[in-house]
Amino acid sequence: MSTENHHRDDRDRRERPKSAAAEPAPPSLVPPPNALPPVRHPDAPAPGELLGSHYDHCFGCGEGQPHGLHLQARAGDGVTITAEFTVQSAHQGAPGLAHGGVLATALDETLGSLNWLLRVIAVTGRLETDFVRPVPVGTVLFLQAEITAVAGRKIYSRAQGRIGGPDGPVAVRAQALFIEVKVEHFTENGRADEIRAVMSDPDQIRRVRAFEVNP
Ligand SMILES: CCCCCCCCCC(=O)SCCNC(=O)CCNC(=O)[C@H](O)C(C)(C)COP(=O)(O)OP(=O)(O)OC[C@H]1O[C@@H](n2cnc3c(N)ncnc32)[C@H](O)[C@@H]1OP(=O)(O)O
Repeated sequence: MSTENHHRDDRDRRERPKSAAAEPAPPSLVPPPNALPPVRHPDAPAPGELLGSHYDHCFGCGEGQPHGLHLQARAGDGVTITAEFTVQSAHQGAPGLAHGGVLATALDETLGSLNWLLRVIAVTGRLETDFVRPVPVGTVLFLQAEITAVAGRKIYSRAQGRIGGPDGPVAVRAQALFIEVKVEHFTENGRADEIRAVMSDPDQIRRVRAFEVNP
């Protein structure tokens, strides 16, 4: 093999992404045949009730995050949530337009809030987002989300965000798979300072809601 070919092979090895066939197929967002409809917990907040922030420092809903989304979620009928979030200038990607990652965060937060209606602690395993329309700074994003099915620890959900009003055109959509976890997921993996601060909060409700634990 010539030196030139040898160098090209090296470069190819470095630059070529791993073959798609070598990666495992992405887990499906379609519920398996044995999935069940979600069951609203009897103590879930009543339809129309604001959920409030689960953790003051949460980027999605915390009051203590100056550049956070300050998303406000409200329980709906069944296992559904509505939420609103106003795109601020700190949320820009392109000039005057919302950053796609921020919009995905708003979807993630809304979808995550759904688990509170089941009183299950769960984390996002997979989030697939469609960006359908640009969302200018200053826009209120009206989000709606629902759990579609539950299979063991797997919770399947979907959400959409509309602009111009709750019945306006869809700007973003998502499908997600949340995985139920134990509280140790947070206590054993979170940074010790924050865990200690939460655990020593004298307010029991704030303590349990930081991890969304069924009180
Ligand atoms: C009012 C309340 C507001 C709350 C709002 C909060 C919103 C924000 C939510 C988040 O953003 S949470 C933060 C982002 N997520 C994470 O940091 C999760 C990081 N990932 C993990 O910790 C683990 O990968 C995870 C706990 C998700 C799974 O690990 P496990 O070891 O527990 O799962 P396991 O491997 O046993 O898999 C269990 C099942 O889930 C499936 N699974 C696991 N990870 C998956 C994945 N990533 N995608 C799809 N499916 C997945 C897996 O195939 C399997 O399916 P089967 O039961 O059918 O075999």
